[in-house]
Amino acid sequence: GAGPVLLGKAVCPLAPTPRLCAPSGNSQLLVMLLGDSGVGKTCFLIQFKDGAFLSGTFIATVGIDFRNKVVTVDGMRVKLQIWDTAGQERFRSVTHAYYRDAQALLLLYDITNKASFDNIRAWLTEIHEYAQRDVVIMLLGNKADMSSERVIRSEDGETLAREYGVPFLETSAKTGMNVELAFLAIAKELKYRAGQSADEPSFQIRDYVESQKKRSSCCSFM
Ligand SMILES: Nc1nc2c(ncn2[C@@H]2O[C@H](COP(=O)(O)OP(=O)(O)OP(=O)(O)O)[C@@H](O)[C@H]2O)c(=O)[nH]1
Repeated sequence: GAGPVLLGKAVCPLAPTPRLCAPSGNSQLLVMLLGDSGVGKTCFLIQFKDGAFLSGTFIATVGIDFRNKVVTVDGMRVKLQIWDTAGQERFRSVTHAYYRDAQALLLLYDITNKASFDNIRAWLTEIHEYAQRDVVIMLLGNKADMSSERVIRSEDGETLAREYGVPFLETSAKTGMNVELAFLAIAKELKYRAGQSADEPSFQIRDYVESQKKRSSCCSFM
């Protein structure tokens, strides 16, 4: 086995301020999780990394934390470094500093929390201000397992995502629904961008996500 394929830029996660490292062959894809406090970013990352869901007490993330995971994309190993940011307003200035190094951003809201959905536009404004122009963005409506408490319809998420031209998925950090797919789609998109060859059929992340996603089984009346 070949080691992970390196697509992104090398970053120094432990540097006092975020910055790029000297090229070292140690690069990886940097993905950030963004969204209001309590939408489930930490649980989403733990579900992806460990296949586990920590229910019960909610411990807000302080500042920023990260985990690595290697995924296989079309037979190629791709190393993801995933940054879990604090959703609370008072940590924003810390997390802004990291946006520019991210190749991809997963932007989460909670389908049972209208404010978290309404704030997505503000998040996208921040992203356009601080992130790289070509950053891959995906909108995720999390907690899709909580059907009886749903206040945001799937169509509302789809409409907003279409308006901004980003792919959309409903997910559950509890059941694992579409969690891996979100990361795989990002890895595929970045691999495609890094290694386009003339004869490779063009990869469309939105088509890929649409063809692979699982829908929450409930709520056809909504
Ligand atoms: N039912 C259900 N509960 C979830 C899901 N994801 C997260 N939760 C719960 O929602 C609460 C908040 O989850 P966190 O992952 O800590 O939220 P966060 O977005 O990381 O919050 P900050 O760190 O403050 O930004 C916890 O009590 C979780 O158990 C989900 O998909 N389904």
